Amino acid sequence: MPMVDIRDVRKQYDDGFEALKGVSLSIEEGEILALLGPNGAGKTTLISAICGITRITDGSIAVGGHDVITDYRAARRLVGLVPQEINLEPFQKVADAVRFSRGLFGKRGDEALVERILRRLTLWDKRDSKVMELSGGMKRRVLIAKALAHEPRVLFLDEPTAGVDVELRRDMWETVRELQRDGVTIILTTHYIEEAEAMADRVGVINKGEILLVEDKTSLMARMGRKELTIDLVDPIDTLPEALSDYELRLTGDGKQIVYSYDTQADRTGIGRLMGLLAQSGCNVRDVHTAQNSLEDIFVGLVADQKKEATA
Ligand SMILES: Nc1ncnc2c1ncn2[C@@H]1O[C@H](COP(=O)(O)OP(=O)(O)OP(=O)(O)O)[C@@H](O)[C@H]1O
Repeated sequence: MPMVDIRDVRKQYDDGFEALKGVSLSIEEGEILALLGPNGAGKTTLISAICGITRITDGSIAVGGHDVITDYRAARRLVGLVPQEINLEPFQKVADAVRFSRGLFGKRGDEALVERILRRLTLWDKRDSKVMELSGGMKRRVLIAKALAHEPRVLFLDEPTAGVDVELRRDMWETVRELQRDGVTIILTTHYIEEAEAMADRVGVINKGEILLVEDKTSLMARMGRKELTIDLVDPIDTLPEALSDYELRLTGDGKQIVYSYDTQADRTGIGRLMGLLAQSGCNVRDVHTAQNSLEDIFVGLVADQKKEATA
């Protein structure tokens, strides 16, 4: 049974705007899924729907087998939500904030658990500090601590590192991975492709209320990943040698660079033969280098294709 099961979910806001247009997605226990999408894609709407905060117009969502509408309380207990915006009580002490969140779920106080959570998030030393005395990065960690207070099985992180500096972002990634090791299923939304690349087991791309793709990150990168081999020549050439006509090549850098884009999954890349043919054609090679296209290239390409289709 998937931990989160989303089927044909539609959400139309009161003003008639359709923010989710038939989204289906299954999330397995213990995985980290990153939902990528541009502004307004529907990420927050989808998370709110799973947490039962936004009521869906059509379709169904179950968490741990509990329907989020008909079995709301059971579903909600399994879910921890770390919101995009920092919504903390400035005068509250860190440990009290965590205790309070636990209480909201009707769970009995558990000081050992509060200590474990605060230590896990490196907030233990700050347990008696007021929230307002903390840095932005610490406040974000308090949000995570609060979301974990009732021991959820699924944690939603809505843009967990928006506006957080690079170093803190990396700390946050490590924290999230540790939570995964504890067995928590994690769904995060992000604008930062790098974040998805660094953390996710699977990547979902959402745009204009539709899921464009959900795939294992490694296989996605292997399937869609292409590599480019750039060959720097000693002397510039005007046109590509005839002998290379069966290769898809580009001549750039004022005739001093040949670029060969190839599929990393192909049985043969043809690089050895290409280099041989170049030498036979009298082109002296100064240097070669390769570059792998990134998840970012893949993502930008997908969203652009959808735009093209919409206007076609
Ligand atoms: N209460 C609402 N009433 C009407 N439209 C809304 C409402 N909330 C969100 N929307 C619209 O639904 C769309 C999806 O919004 P959502 O916040 O889910 O996007 P998002 O992917 O989380 O974006 P971002 O990355 O900017 O946070 C947007 O076009 C937004 O304007």
